[in-house]
Amino acid sequence: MGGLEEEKHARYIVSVEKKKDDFEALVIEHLRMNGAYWGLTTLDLLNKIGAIDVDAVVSWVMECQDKDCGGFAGNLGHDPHLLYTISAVQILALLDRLDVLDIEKVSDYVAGLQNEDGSFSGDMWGEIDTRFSYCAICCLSLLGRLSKINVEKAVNFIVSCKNLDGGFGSIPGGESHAGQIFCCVGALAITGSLHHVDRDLLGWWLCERQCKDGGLNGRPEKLADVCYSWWVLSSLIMIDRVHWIDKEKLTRFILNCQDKDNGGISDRPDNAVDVFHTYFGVAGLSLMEYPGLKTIDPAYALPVDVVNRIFFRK
Ligand SMILES: CN(C(=O)[C@H](Cc1cnc[nH]1)NC(=O)OCc1ccccc1)[C@@H](Cc1ccccc1)C(=O)N[C@@H](Cc1ccc(O)cc1)C(=O)NO
Ligand SMILES: [Zn+2]
Repeated sequence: MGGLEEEKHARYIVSVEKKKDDFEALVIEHLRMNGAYWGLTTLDLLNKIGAIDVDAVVSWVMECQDKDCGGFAGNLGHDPHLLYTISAVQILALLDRLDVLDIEKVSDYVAGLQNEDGSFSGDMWGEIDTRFSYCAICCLSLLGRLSKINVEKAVNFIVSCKNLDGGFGSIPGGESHAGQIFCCVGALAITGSLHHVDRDLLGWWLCERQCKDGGLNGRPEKLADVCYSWWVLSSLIMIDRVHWIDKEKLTRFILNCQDKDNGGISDRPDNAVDVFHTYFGVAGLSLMEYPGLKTIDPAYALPVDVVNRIFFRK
C-alpha cells in the first residue's frame, strides 16, 4: 500500500479550481463557496496554499456577499445562506484576510437568524437544523462576536436534539446521524458546553461506525464513506474517545480511495473522485497526524495554526 500522493492531490485541486464548465463544476455550482473552502483547506493541509492567487480568491468571495443583508451566497448571483457564509469566513481566515470584512455587518446577519427557541434558521426562508447552529456558532466565534447571540438558548436547543443513543439529530426527535453529531458536538465544544455530552454513550455509537473494511459510515448498516472519516473522527476527538477506533485500518481505507494516477480521493474504493471527498479524506488523515500534513482543528475545521493566529493575535 503506497502513501498519500500529496503532489497529485494538490494538482487535482488546482485543476478543478481552474475548470468552471465541466460536469463537476456545474454540480457544485450553487455551492461553489463550499467547494472553494474544501479545495483551499486541502491545499493548506498539504502545505501547498502558496499555489493560489489570494487576491483573485478574496475578490471572488467578496463579490458573493449580499450588500444589503451581509450574508454570503454559494456563487455569484445566488441567495445568501449560513452554509456559504461560514465557508466564506473560513476561507478569509485561512488566507489571513479577515480584514476585508465588515465584521459587524456579517455577524449581525448571522445573529439575526437565531429564533426564539435558541435554534437557527439557514436563511430568511426559515428552515431550522442543528447544521445551522454549528455554522452560526463557528462563524461568530471566528469573528469574535458570540456575544451577539443568546449562547445559553443556542446550547439548550442543541441539547434538546440529543437522543437516547447519545447522538444528535437535525431537530428535536430527529434520528442520530454522524454529520448532525459533528455539528452539535462542534457547537458545544466551541461554547465550552461539552458537559452536556455522555462521552461513553456517544463514543460507543461513534466507534460502532467503523466497518470491517476499516472505513467509517454515517449510520448503522450504511456503507463506509471517506467523508465520515471527518464527521465521526472529529467528534470522537472532541469527546476524547478517538482511541476507541482502529486508526491504522481507517488510514488504509482512506489511502485506498485515492486516484493514484490523476489525484483526488473518492467516497469509497474505485469510485469517481471529487473535491468534497478529497478534502474530507485529507482532513481525516490530518486528524490522525498523518506525516507531512498540517494539523486541523476538529471543531473549527481549519488548520490549527490558522485558529491560533485568530485567537492569539496580539
Ligand atoms: C450537501 N452535501 C451533502 O449532503 C453530503 C452528500 C454526501 C457525501 N457523502 C455522502 N453523502 N452529505 C454530507 O455532507 O453529510 C454530512 C452532514 C450531514 C448532515 C449535517 C452535517 C453534515 C455536501 C455536498 C455534496 C453533495 C453531494 C455529494 C457530495 C457532496 C455538503 O456540502 N455538505 C456540507 C454539510 C451539509 C450537509 C448536508 C446539507 O444539506 C448541507 C450541508 C459540508 O460538508 N460543508 O462543508
Ligand atoms: Zn461521503
